[in-house]
Amino acid sequence: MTPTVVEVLDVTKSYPGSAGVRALDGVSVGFAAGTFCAVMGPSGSGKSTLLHCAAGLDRPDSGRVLLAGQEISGLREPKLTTVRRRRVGFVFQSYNLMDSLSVWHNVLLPQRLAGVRPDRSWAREVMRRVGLAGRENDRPGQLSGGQRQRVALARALAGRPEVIFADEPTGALDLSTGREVLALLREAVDGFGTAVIMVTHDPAAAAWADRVVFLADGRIVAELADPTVEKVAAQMTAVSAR
Ligand SMILES: Nc1ncnc2c1ncn2[C@@H]1O[C@H](COP(=O)(O)OP(=O)(O)OP(=O)(O)O)[C@@H](O)[C@H]1O
Repeated sequence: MTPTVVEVLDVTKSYPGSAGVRALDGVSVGFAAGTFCAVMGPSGSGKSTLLHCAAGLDRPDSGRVLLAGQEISGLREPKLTTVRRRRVGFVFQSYNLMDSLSVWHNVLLPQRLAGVRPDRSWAREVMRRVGLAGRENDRPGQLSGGQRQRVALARALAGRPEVIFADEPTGALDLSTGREVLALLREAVDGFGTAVIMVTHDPAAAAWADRVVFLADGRIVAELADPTVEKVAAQMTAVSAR
């Protein structure tokens, strides 16, 4: 059996002022190491909240989160930040790059912040794999959206994380550039053995995953193994009609 890299156990989360509405309402889900899982669901169903709780960016009100076997739900800052920086990579829709730093320094930044000596030869290899060799000295502002997302992916991979969390990574990209980024996420899984957990609205993006979990009203309501665009779209229609 494949080991689990992230285990979410009976997690509940509400936001202040939400009048008792739970963004997550007793969610339990495990994510297998070295696999690609997409998280889908209607707007407001809790996808980003799940991703943030699973990644240690946000704290559940109750329940537990285990990251690579370590319980992170009880950890306080700055310990939580250390675990995150050492074991997790992030890719966001808005890239979240530092414009004042070169591409190379952006890629190495999480390791520097984690107090780890950057593995430069691995970082160079990652830059090559994402198609950015030779762009090390550029500033993010000089790059296209697709190239910026490649930098974000290189930054995520440079620390050899067990898992990459991706929140709408293709949301700001055109179709073919988005496909290139999805292919790279797929390669991170198949080539490097990294797990990817990706929130998306797009059935075509979800179809790159090995598995799709569907949220509605803060609960997991369905899941699909070996998804196709058609199966994902049909399941999304069913979930949205609930
Ligand atoms: N910071 C916040 N403060 C208050 N309520 C929030 C906050 N973040 C999310 N919520 C609420 O929690 C619920 C779940 O939100 P979440 O962003 O996790 O859903 P989502 O499925 O990612 O939505 P979308 O697809 O629109 O991004 C929604 O009702 C949302 O309004």
